[in-house]
Amino acid sequence: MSLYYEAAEVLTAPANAGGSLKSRIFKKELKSQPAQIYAIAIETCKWSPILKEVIENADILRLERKLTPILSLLLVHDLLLAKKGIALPATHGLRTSVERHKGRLQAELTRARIRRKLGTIEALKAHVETGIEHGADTSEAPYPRWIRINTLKTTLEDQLDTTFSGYEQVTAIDQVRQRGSKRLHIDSHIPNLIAISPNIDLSKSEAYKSGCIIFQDKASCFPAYLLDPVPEDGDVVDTCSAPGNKTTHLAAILVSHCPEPDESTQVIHAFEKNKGRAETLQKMVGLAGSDGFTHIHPGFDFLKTDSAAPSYKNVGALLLDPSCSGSGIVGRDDMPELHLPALKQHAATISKPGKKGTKAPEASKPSSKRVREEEEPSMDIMVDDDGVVTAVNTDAELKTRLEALSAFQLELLLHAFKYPAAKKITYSTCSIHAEENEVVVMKALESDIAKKQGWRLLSREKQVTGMRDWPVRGSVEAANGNSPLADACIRANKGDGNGTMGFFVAAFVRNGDSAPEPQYLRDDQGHIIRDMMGIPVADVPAENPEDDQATPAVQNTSEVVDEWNGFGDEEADIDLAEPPKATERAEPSQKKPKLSQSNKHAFKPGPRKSGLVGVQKKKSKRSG
Ligand SMILES: C[S@@+](CC[C@H](N)C(=O)[O-])C[C@H]1O[C@@H](n2cnc3c(N)ncnc32)[C@H](O)[C@@H]1O
Repeated sequence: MSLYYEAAEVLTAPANAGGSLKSRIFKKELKSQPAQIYAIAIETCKWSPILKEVIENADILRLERKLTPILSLLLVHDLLLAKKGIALPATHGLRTSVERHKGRLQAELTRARIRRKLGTIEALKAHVETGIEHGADTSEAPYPRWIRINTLKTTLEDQLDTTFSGYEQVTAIDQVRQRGSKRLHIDSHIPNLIAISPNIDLSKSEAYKSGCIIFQDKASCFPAYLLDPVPEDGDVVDTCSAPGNKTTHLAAILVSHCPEPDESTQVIHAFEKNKGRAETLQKMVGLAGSDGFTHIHPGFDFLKTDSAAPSYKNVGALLLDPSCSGSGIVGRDDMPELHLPALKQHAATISKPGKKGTKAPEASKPSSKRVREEEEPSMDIMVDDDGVVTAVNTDAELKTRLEALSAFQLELLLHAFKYPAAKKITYSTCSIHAEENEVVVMKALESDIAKKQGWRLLSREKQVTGMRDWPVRGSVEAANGNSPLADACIRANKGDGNGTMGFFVAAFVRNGDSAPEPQYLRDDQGHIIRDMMGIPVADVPAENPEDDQATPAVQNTSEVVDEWNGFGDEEADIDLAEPPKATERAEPSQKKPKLSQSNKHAFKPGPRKSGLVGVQKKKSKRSG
């Protein structure tokens, strides 16, 4: 594999693979010199806003169909800016595909310089070095670095006393979002999560290397926290696990809920279809200290799992975080910003996903053709969270891509519904598109299997404290005006001041058995039938009142109800048919969910014993 292919692979690796550009290159097995790859990757990123303009205006992506956007950037960079030109034999196909446009490309580079009112190429180089071409890099409030304290190995208290001892603790997230500061903020929604100032690199710290701290965006912590696996849930499935941030978070929460971790038989089944990514998962799980009770299924497609198999008969909770468009991912400071070119006719509106759109360079005098093109709907290049790059040049293409993703996500969710002992499932994406979020949730609720097995959405008031208090909710518009449904959905928006990536999560619940759960009478369209007062009519056979399962099916321990607090409760049943009237909504839960032990510890760290000792015991017993 050539230098350029390897550099392209590193630059388009999934953002959630984590780590800086350097660490990604140096921990990878590469044929080319890592330093050489780093140099070309970093320089190309630096120049990418200008090279994008040059490549788009020279229109070489249309002329050279085999050239991908990322390869074109790397090659054009070397052709125009590297002392020795393109590092490939003169007859190499990649080299010739770019070199034959040299004159045009050079002319476009000159135009780009003149548009910036810069007299020489040296002045242009100095301009690029300032970084002002990268909008996000110069922002006054860059993204904080979110760090999850891995309670399988340490406690928040210990980390505050050691790794973060020199940090100034601040109460508002905005206060850490300042370059050059050394501040720390303890998150108020997710237990054991902190944010520190950007630019602080902890990747060489002992705490990171030993798995005591894990770099994980706040929003990415929502699913495991919302799922909140308790001992009564039995085994847990992480359906799409690599690289494993949510798997290890699940493990930490699961252990924190165990009164006697060393006696627990609960396991986590972690599925990962991609064998290469499963290796990363394996490493993460080992480093986090949860390998003793995490059963990894490498290269295993969750869709092919037999939910009725005896090994899954105790699975009570599933976390589903499938591949998605990745449109919520934020370009992190530790990975340089990259502006990918696209086909010329769409150039004016293309921006990198996860970034604010870069302003298109002003064209000299737009022709009427150009004006028409600029009026076309916004275009994008999608780099999904598996690193798959898809050029989306029209609204129709975007729609098709989202439909395909949405269908795949729904299929996985409906498969998760099949697990016979499952009582709760979280569904999440790092996408901003309703098609992958609220739309999937609504389709899942409308499915036959959901109706048959009584799956419904966990309403906001039943959610674990931090998620109930989190203010950013689903889109009412995307939920067809159904406010309670939208309110049950949780979103995080990049760039809204909360310092998170774009994210979506919703939780499904049902009673603890797979028998069809009578709920409300429905009409032919599946809409809930209401009485004259607007109250849903319970689907209860009058002659067999003892069979009435519409009454909340209280679990055998109050703990479960307190923690999850929503089984069989009609208030947790989100009506898809129409937004409930105000009187229906004005019946909040009588019982507020209690903070779990671990949650209490999170905000007020408890004795060291609760985090460390129990887990070590548990691990040694299970791996024994
Ligand atoms: C969004 S990523 C998961 C991120 C992970 N939950 C985390 O927090 O670290 C989606 C992962 O699902 C895997 N995947 C996609 N389809 C799958 C399937 N049918 N079965 C199992 N894994 C799948 C992909 O290879 C990818 O690694």
